[in-house]
Amino acid sequence: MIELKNITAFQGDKKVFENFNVHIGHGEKVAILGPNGAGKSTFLKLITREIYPVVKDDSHIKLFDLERVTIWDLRKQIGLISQDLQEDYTPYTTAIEVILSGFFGAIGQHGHLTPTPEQIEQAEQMLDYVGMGTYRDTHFQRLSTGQKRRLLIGRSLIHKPQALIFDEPSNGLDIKASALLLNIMRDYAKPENSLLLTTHHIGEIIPEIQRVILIKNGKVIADGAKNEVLTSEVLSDLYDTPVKLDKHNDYFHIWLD
Ligand SMILES: Nc1ncnc2c1ncn2[C@@H]1O[C@H](COP(=O)(O)OP(=O)(O)OP(=O)(O)O)[C@@H](O)[C@H]1O
Repeated sequence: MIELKNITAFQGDKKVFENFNVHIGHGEKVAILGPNGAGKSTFLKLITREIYPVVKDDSHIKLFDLERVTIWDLRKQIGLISQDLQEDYTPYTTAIEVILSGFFGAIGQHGHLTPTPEQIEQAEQMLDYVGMGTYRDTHFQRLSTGQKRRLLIGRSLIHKPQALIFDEPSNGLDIKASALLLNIMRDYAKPENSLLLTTHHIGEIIPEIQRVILIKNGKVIADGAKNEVLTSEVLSDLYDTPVKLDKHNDYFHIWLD
C-alpha cells in the first residue's frame, strides 16, 4: 500500500533521510517509534505529500499502489492527525465545521464546500462520539488543546478512510480522552484498514498493532514483529536512556531503569 524506496528527503536545509526504504502492506497496523528529531514526522509527511523527496532515478514513493496520486485522491483515502494540521485551523472555524472538513479533505469549511444534510447529521453523531457534542458551534480558538485534538480525531474518521495516519495523536489528551483514543483506534483496526501511529507513549501501541518500526537519526534501526522488536535493551539503545519494558494484557509499559 505504501512503498518508499531509496528516498532522500530534506526538512529545510537538514537532510533527514538518505536511501530510506519502508514498505507497508494493505491492512497493516504499524507503530513508529524514535527519539525527538529522528524523522518520524518527516516519514509521515512524505506519505501525506506535505514534503517531497529529492527526485532520483532509482527512488520512488508508491501510495495505494499508484505511482501518481493526486493530493485529493490521497485525502479521500487517509485520515490524518498531526500538530501541524491542528495549527492550520483558523480561529473562527466551528467545531462542527472541523469535523465536516474531513469529508472534503479541506482545512475548515469554506463557502464552496456545501455539506449535505446527511453529512451534517453524521458530523453531529461524530461530535458526540468524540465527546464534543455540546461544543457544536464553538469557535476553534475557544477550545482547549485536548478538545481541539478530539475534533481532529473526529475529522480523521468521518469519511471512513482506508488508512489512518496518526502523528502523536494523544498530545494534550487527558486520561479519559486517551482511553477514548485507544478505543477509537481499536474500533478502527479492522483487517481491511491500515494504521500508522507515531507516539512517545508505548502504552498506546494497541494489541492490533503487530509491527513496530524504530527510527533513529533518519535510519530504520529495527523493523519487525512487536514482540521481537520491543525489548528493554533495544529501547534503552533507541532513546540513549536506560529503560525497563514490561508487558501486561498485550500492552507494553515502560519506565526509567
Ligand atoms: N521545518 C524544518 N526545517 C528544518 N529542519 C526541520 C524542520 N522540521 C524538522 N526539521 C528537522 O528534521 C529532523 C527530523 O524531524 P522530525 O519532525 O521528522 O522528527 P520526529 O522524529 O518527528 O521528532 P519528534 O519526536 O520531536 O516529533 C530533525 O532534525 C528536525 O530538527
